[in-house]
Amino acid sequence: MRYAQLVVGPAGSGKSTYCSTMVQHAETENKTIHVINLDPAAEYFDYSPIADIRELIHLDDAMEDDEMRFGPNGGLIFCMEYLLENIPWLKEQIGEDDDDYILFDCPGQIELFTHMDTMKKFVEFLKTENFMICSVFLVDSQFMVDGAKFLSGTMTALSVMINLELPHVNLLSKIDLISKSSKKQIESYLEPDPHILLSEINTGSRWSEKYTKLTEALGKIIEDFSLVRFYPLNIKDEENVADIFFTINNIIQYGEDADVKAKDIDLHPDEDGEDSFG
Ligand SMILES: Nc1nc2c(ncn2[C@@H]2O[C@H](COP(=O)(O)OP(=O)(O)OP(=O)(O)O)[C@@H](O)[C@H]2O)c(=O)[nH]1
Repeated sequence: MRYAQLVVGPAGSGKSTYCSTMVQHAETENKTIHVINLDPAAEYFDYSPIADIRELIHLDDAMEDDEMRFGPNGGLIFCMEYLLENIPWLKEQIGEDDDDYILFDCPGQIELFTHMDTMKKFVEFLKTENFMICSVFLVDSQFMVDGAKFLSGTMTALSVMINLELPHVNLLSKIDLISKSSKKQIESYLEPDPHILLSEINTGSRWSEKYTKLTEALGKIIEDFSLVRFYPLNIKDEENVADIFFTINNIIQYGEDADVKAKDIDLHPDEDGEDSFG
């Protein structure tokens, strides 16, 4: 068996930073995890990938081709389809070692994950290669400090989850960058009471009044079926990173021979009165 995280999320949400944080953290636990860059437009990351899609195709190749003349979005989709057509290349890069653990740092174009089947086909490939996979969806917490934006981020997370059909973890990234009051606001949305969120969305504009029932219905579906849950990610808090690593490893059954105890990430204030954001 092999293990993988498919690291997805909008552009700039912190996917590459998450990958290098996880690699460094795993080292502290004497575990080795690898990263593969799947973003053909990536400019910078500070991990050493074991494979890089840019060696197969770069976004510029698709955009500068006289026949294709793709724009950035079409070009990116073309690159991902090109990867699927050349999957033996990736197969060779991945090798066949049992027990390997790989993070796939994906491009930030979210439609690849919400409603196109390109990445789903990629997931099918990984399954045939004996990978246990968890999708990890990152969303920048700075864009979640508002009821309407939080609901929108939640719906995107849900679309990714439904489209990929994988065990799934949502992370609120860059928690270290938001103020205490913003943290409190986000924490209130994480409470199991949809009315806190809905009351905020439903005040103000005429538009929100008109669509109150729709918003309420969306909020209730998510809440009633416990469909989407977010974990705060603070890369500066080693304990928080360890908790997330542990939780995902449990999901993909990595290290199941070890003494794996059920443990979850604390989303509520502990005895010391510290909040979950560290
Ligand atoms: N302070 C802080 N900065 C972060 C964090 N995560 C990412 N960043 C910064 O945010 C920017 C974007 O981060 P990336 O990791 O490149 O994001 P990405 O999702 O891989 O971006 P794309 O490749 O464009 O899709 C970089 O300048 C990072 O240094 C975080 O948790 N805390």
